Amino acid sequence: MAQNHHDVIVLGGGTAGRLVSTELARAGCGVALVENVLVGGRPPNFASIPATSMLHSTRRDETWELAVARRDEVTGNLDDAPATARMADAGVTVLRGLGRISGPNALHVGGITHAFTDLVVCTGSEPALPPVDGLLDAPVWTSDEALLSPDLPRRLVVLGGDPAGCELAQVYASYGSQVTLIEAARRLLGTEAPFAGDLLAGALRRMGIDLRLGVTPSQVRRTDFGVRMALSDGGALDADRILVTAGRRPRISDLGLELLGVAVDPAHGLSVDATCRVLVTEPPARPPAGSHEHLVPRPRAGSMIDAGSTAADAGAVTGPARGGVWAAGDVTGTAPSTHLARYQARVVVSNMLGVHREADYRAIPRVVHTTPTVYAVGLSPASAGAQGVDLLAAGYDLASTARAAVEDDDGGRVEIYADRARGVLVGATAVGPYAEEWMSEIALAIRAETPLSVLTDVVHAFPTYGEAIEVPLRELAERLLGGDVA
Ligand SMILES: Cc1cc2nc3c(=O)[nH]c(=O)nc-3n(C[C@H](O)[C@H](O)[C@H](O)COP(=O)(O)OP(=O)(O)OC[C@H]3O[C@@H](n4cnc5c(N)ncnc54)[C@H](O)[C@@H]3O)c2cc1C
Ligand SMILES: NC(=O)c1ccc[n+]([C@@H]2O[C@H](COP(=O)([O-])OP(=O)(O)OC[C@H]3O[C@@H](n4cnc5c(N)ncnc54)[C@H](O)[C@@H]3O)[C@@H](O)[C@H]2O)c1
Repeated sequence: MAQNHHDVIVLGGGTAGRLVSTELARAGCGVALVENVLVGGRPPNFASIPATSMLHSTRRDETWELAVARRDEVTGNLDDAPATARMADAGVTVLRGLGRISGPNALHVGGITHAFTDLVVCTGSEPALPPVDGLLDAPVWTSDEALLSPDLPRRLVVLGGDPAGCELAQVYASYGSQVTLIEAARRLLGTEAPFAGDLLAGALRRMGIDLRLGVTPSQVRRTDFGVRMALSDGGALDADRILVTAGRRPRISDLGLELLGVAVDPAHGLSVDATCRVLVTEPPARPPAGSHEHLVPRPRAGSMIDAGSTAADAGAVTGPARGGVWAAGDVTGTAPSTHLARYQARVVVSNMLGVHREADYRAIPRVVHTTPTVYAVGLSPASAGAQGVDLLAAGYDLASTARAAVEDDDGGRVEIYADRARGVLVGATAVGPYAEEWMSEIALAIRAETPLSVLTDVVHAFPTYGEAIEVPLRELAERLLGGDVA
């Protein structure tokens, strides 16, 4: 047995990497996890958890100091010792350092070469800074710094009006920063249904955020008092700091993936098949001689590692897939989110343990945790158009629900989309309180292709926002099924 040989090396210890390593180690595989920053990765430290903590604090009217203290408490002050200890308890060997593939079955980390039979790439994504003259020399934050800062800038320019920009603009404006948000598209959340971006824009404007839509920065210059930004519409802005939330790209450069025959295109991420196995452009070299004694163990039939998988989405036990390259999470460039990273991680684990499972991306939620919350799932009107799907849409204003009257909240709307040709739901968008909770029913309906006749027969508790979907569902059913509606 080669020294430092592992059945599986997982490169990147964030959301996806942690789940893959733990589950495979629990199933009896020899697993090494390579992480160069913090075990746990982005969500608990620099993304969803601190962001939603700060947003939650704004809703409770907490002071900035209390919000920062609460944020730092929920992130554990960036101490990953507890997470690392849990990995060790599960039997995972944690290797600290920047990992780089050094041969067909070899990875170099911390001055030592480790051999593997399978490699799982879970390296996440990194901020993409737009090519603006002078931006790199300016006082710039990415979302990382914005979610670590103990200080409140007086004047903040947020560059990019999608989830990260909208959430962080709301956080900083709530605590008194003078925020200007610049977005190249003519709407916020430009890939979602237009009403979502419009309702959110209204809410952000009402709290004093200066929205500049359809505008890009043309030049940035440091000044004695901070930074001056020239805009494509001829205007100019002065600020203390620029927060760049203009997109992220899969982290696949400089990993040595070419040595495995894998095409590296940072704009698109790693191409994976439905089992989350990375596609290779040329046959990868064979595993080193002798490595077959380290095969990933075959699970007992029915001993599925994923409590959430079902007979419908998990196939027969086919024997372990071995000697492969796999990927999960942002690195695949598919709908980046924590829940998608976890889902792909489970798909990888199933297939590596010999239980065939294919990922289904039809009903992956997309949420912006602002007030109001924006929830979208499945196809948006724009993505349906791009795919040539003829959508039938029906909507309802939340103001017409009894719950809105009770909560004294008159904003918000839900729209539900059916595929006219197939007569099933394929997407939905909702803006309003707790939409990320009560819209899960629609995610299930899309994923399961639940017949509209069943959906219109579901009873919702009164008074809830969830009732809002009843009218549009009935409208879609009437238009698609005629009189045959519950
Ligand atoms: C501001 C912000 C807010 C967000 N909020 C939400 C939200 O509310 N809900 C949601 O679902 N998603 C949210 N996301 C997205 C979410 O954070 C990501 O989709 C998720 O973290 C992806 O998980 P991952 O495992 O692919 O990557 P990560 O969690 O980023 O983990 C990748 C890990 O790999 C490590 N790594 C990379 N290269 C190497 C290497 N060569 N060697 C060793 N280690 C390496 C990194 O250090 C990192 O720890 C947010 C993102 C941002 C930026
Ligand atoms: N709640 C969540 O789930 C959540 C929150 C934050 C981030 N994220 C994820 O993190 C990733 C990054 O989010 P993001 O919002 O930074 O990126 P994004 O790619 O979703 O959006 C970037 C935005 O910046 C704009 N932009 C780009 N260049 C510009 C320029 N030069 N001038 C003006 N506008 C410009 C784009 O038009 C776009 O609207 C995404 O995958 C997102 O889904 C998720």
